[in-house]
Amino acid sequence: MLEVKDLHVSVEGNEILKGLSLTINAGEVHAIMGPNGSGKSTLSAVIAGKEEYVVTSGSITFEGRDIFEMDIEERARAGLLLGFQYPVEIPGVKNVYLLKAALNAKREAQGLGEIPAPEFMKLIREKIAFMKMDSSFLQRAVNEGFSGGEKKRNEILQMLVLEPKLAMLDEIDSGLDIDAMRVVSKGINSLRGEDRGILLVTHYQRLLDFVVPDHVHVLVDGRIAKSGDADLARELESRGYDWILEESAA
Ligand SMILES: Nc1ncnc2c1ncn2[C@@H]1O[C@H](COP(=O)(O)OP(=O)(O)OP(=O)(O)O)[C@@H](O)[C@H]1O
Repeated sequence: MLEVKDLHVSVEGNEILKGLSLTINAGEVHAIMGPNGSGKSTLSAVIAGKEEYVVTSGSITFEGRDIFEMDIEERARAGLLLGFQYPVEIPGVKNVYLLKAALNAKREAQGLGEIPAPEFMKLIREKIAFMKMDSSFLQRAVNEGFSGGEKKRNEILQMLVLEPKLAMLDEIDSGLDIDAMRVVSKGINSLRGEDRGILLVTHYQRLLDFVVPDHVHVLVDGRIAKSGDADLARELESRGYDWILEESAA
């Protein structure tokens, strides 16, 4: 589904990703962990198409298509969706309208017509209940005045409505209370499926107790220094990153 090969990326003249390769197949959940500043968010931002990053070499293909030939909207329409690390506020735009507009844009790309209003409301009510959110969220401006945990639930709500092929979630677990962590994890698990890939950027093992990844990668200084399964995340929790830094320096 997604193939990243020997990717080099710079921001403002500094090289941040230094030869990163990663393959995500449909049906897999990948977790990216690693020390602060190692390039985790840069990777998901480059895949999603954020513009401040300069790709100096390497390639990324999504379902066989070169994504560097697709702008940010085309990537979203193709099914690549990045939740925001700090979900943005859009004053004056109601959540419900944004969700509907985004869903209709996706349907249009699939050659489908606009979703009929009653069908949309039924869908949204079902997803809101699943995420244990209050329906008043729909009438509020996007993320305006939402608590940190509410923004994260909203991010998952968007994913549940839009059903991307590749869902990328950056630090979805930061700032969640225990109950919200369970609800958000339940939402992510419900996205799992044989047609969908999920990329989770996280600092903590805790999320991965609820959403057990198929693959865990440790990003160090712009490269994947080690990959493993869910046990690797548990090992990192107890041992930290020093041993990996030492291994990759050797
Ligand atoms: N827009 C930008 N302008 C300047 N430097 C940037 C920009 N984006 C990222 N960087 C730099 O790139 C490096 C990698 O950042 P990135 O956010 O990808 O790391 P991270 O692994 O996600 O870190 P964290 O764990 O702290 O979230 C950092 O040194 C950061 O300062």
